[in-house]
Amino acid sequence: MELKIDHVTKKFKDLKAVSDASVKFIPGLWGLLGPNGAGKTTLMRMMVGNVKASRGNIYLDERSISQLGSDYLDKLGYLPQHFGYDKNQSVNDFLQYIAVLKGIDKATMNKRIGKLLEQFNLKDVKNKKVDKLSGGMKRRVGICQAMLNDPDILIIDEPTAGLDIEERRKFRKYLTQISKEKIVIISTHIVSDVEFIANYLVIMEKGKIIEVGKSNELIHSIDGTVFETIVKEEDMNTLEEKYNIINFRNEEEGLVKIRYIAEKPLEKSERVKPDLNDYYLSKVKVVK
Ligand SMILES: Nc1ncnc2c1ncn2[C@@H]1O[C@H](COP(=O)(O)OP(=O)(O)OP(=O)(O)O)[C@@H](O)[C@H]1O
Repeated sequence: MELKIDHVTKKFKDLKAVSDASVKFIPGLWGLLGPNGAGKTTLMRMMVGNVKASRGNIYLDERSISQLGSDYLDKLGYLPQHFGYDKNQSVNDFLQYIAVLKGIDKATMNKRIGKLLEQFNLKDVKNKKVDKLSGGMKRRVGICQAMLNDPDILIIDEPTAGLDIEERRKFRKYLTQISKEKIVIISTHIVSDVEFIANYLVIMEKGKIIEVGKSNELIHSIDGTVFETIVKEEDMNTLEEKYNIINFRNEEEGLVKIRYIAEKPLEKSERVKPDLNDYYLSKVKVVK
């Protein structure tokens, strides 16, 4: 299975929200990373057919998704940043309602809902109103609705917005479980959401895709350029002009430990193993 984004552009009046984007998505977990406004949501909305590209095309196994129409939608699950539900709907009623919209027959629907409630640990709250659930539970209900048709392609926008650290951990666990043999694409601007779980990364900035590849290979590509050292606090401004400083920690009086990216290190620096945060900040322009 291959979902190909082929030179896709989306213009809103004079603004190019997505500009000439090309990626070939294959099964695995993909992290779509980029700062706010980079064009992630717009790209995803084109991939789920909610927004029409101004230029370019999207293909599933060489067939255009607009030609495939409902055959494509049958294979697709989508969790937008905010999903709509009726305030009075219980978890079970909501999932049944979505299943009907997706054209799933009753017997299959009941089986799937039962399985998903079990998998996402929502059995005990199935009769509770969605509106009354915690943020984390709501996101899990959101993922269940996207999974009802057992999709081959799952697209999730900002899955962990507003969730606490334990809910984020659970979410990563669920995503890893379901990403086998599926194309799962998660958009986020929070590096730690995808740091460990993503097999592949797409990095966007100002509407453009600036990097695509296997996460470990991309991170590896900056080996030998990340360093840590201790500097004087008073030198920080000058250093920031010259170096891409990724992290800071106060040490004893007047000193700061920094983690930075450079071709040639400062004196007395220790070379460290790069992580996704280093990689991301080495590619996306840092606002100082
Ligand atoms: N319907 C629209 N009409 C006009 N401009 C839009 C529309 N949708 C998005 N944009 C603009 O396109 C750009 C990209 O927005 P988009 O929401 O795709 O980015 P994003 O990377 O998903 O950001 P965020 O993480 O903040 O959601 C932004 O400048 C946004 O204001």
